[in-house]
Amino acid sequence: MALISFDENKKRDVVLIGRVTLDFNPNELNRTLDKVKTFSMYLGGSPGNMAVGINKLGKKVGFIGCVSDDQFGDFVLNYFNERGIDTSQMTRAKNGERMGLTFTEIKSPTESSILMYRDQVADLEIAPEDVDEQYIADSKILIVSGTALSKSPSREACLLAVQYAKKHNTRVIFDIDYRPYSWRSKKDIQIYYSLLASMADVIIGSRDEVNLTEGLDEEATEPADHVIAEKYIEHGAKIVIIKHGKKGSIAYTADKKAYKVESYHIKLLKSFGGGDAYGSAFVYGLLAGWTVPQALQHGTAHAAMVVASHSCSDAMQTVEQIDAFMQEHKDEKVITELDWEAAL
Ligand SMILES: Nc1ncnc2c1ncn2[C@@H]1O[C@H](COP(=O)(O)OP(=O)(O)OP(=O)(O)O)[C@@H](O)[C@H]1O
Ligand SMILES: O=C(O)C[C@@H](O)[C@H](O)C(=O)CO
Repeated sequence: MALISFDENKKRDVVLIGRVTLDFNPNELNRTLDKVKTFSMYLGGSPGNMAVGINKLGKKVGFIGCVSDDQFGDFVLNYFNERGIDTSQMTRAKNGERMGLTFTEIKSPTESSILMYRDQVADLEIAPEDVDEQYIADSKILIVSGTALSKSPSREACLLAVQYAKKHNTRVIFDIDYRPYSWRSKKDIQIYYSLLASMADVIIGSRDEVNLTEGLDEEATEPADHVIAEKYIEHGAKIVIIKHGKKGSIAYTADKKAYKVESYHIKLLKSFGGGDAYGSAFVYGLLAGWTVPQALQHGTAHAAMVVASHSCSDAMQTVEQIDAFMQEHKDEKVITELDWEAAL
């Protein structure tokens, strides 16, 4: 019996709500941003990347978002439309709001950072009026990306989308996704992240993002991963995934199983983008009715392929490409079932 079932009569697989922005990744690698001369432009934004990833894996995807009313907004809408990602729920900024820009810095394969320009950003202009109840009802999964909770009216749009999802048996996946830039305070983060976590069927986040959800500051003693997972499962979550960077991730399920997933060995190019690929392929596995370990392994393989690539969105893979990678790396045993209280 699958932990999470889907209404196969729904016409869309996934709808995401949140930001779609632009990435400018340096062409001159392994140096600080001030030493870079040229960039390659890609579609970006964690939810935007996930939409591309899930679509590339053959799923029907829609996006609720707001883009700038300029050529950058055109680029995003064209990119989605060319790939069959539904843009009927996308709006254009009305008061000159700009596309979010992310200048990534690849100082070394293991040291990356992202510089985000998010003043008057269009993606936070999504409003409750832009959220169509039937559109959510027609989707098997709603993916909410945490940064969309950082400001109104985007915050209220997300909360309304979740209300509609709960009303219409649409599963809610909360991708915690923390980007400091747009938040007023850590208290606000705790309030809205913990609220979303209490309503989600699946929660995916890095350990740092989970700590923010719990309101833990740097000095606080961190509760063990399983303690956090138990709390979210008590509130109704079926799967809780806590990511630990290149160490991999650990997943807990409502039927009291825990899985450790180690990273695949690859030639790392950049240390960001893995989470979006991981989430995309994991969601694909859930929709395919796979077991949680199978879906986790698929996500981990996809993540490895994307962190080995220059782009995030453009580097998303097909099912066949991920299968070929897993075949190539079949000697690497990445997944282990753990005792519930074991740590990564
Ligand atoms: N150096 C690496 N080698 C192989 N796989 C990696 C490496 N770093 C990360 N990954 C894979 O990517 C997954 C997600 O990475 P991470 O924990 O950094 O998530 P994240 O912070 O959400 O990523 P993102 O940069 O997309 O926000 C990891 O669980 C792992 O499977
Ligand atoms: O999430 C962001 O807004 C930044 C992304 O565009 C970038 O591709 C990245 O860091 C993916 O995790």
